Amino acid sequence: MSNVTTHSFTNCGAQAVALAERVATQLREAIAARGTAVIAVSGGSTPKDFFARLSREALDWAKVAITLVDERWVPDTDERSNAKLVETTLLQDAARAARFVPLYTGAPTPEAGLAEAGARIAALPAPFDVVVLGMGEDGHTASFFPGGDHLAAALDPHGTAKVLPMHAPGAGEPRITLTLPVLLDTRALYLLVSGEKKRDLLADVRLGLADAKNHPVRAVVQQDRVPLAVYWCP
Ligand SMILES: O=C1O[C@H](COP(=O)(O)O)[C@@H](O)[C@H](O)[C@H]1O
Repeated sequence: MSNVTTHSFTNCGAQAVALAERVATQLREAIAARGTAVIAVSGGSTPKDFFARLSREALDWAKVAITLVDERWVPDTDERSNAKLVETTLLQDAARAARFVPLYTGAPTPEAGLAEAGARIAALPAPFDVVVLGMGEDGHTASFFPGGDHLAAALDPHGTAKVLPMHAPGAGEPRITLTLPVLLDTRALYLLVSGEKKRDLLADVRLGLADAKNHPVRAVVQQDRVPLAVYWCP
């Protein structure tokens, strides 16, 4: 039986609304059950509308911790910073009261910042309540890049590292990423994607036509640890 469900939308605004409503419900349920909620989100360009919608959801944001599934190792003033994206689109409106846990530490390299970033993630309650991943057209998700220098370790389902550095030809800048076991240790897992190229790539991955080394997103699609809900729009 497939572990993946796909929700397709005719426009990306509807996708953002539907996912924001779903995630907000799960955050409310987490707060009701445990007093706090933890969500890890991706960066890049795709989640902007979703973040804007989610930021306006009525819930007790002061009880929510938000972190990133991966980060480009640049200061949060840099246009490429995933933290900057979260700060300017998600940590707004009602969600301004949430606690943001960044991965970038200000250290000169991800290797130098690894212990601090790992400690920040280890201090969060586990399992996470919600993880929202994205995907690049090259098949990367989080910072699991094809050709990445720590890809095998990051995808190791039995690995014990919470975070790892990543350098890869297609990555642009050095990265830090939550590892696969951390990302799959969640009550709800989403993959937010848009465009026909990504839809077709995901179809190949689901059919087993793409391998995890060249299309690392396969590691979250072909796993049986947690159901994956794909939200797609054109
Ligand atoms: O570099 C990154 O890219 C992916 C996909 O980004 P998009 O611009 O194609 O939406 C993103 O999921 C990841 O968090 C980010 O660091």
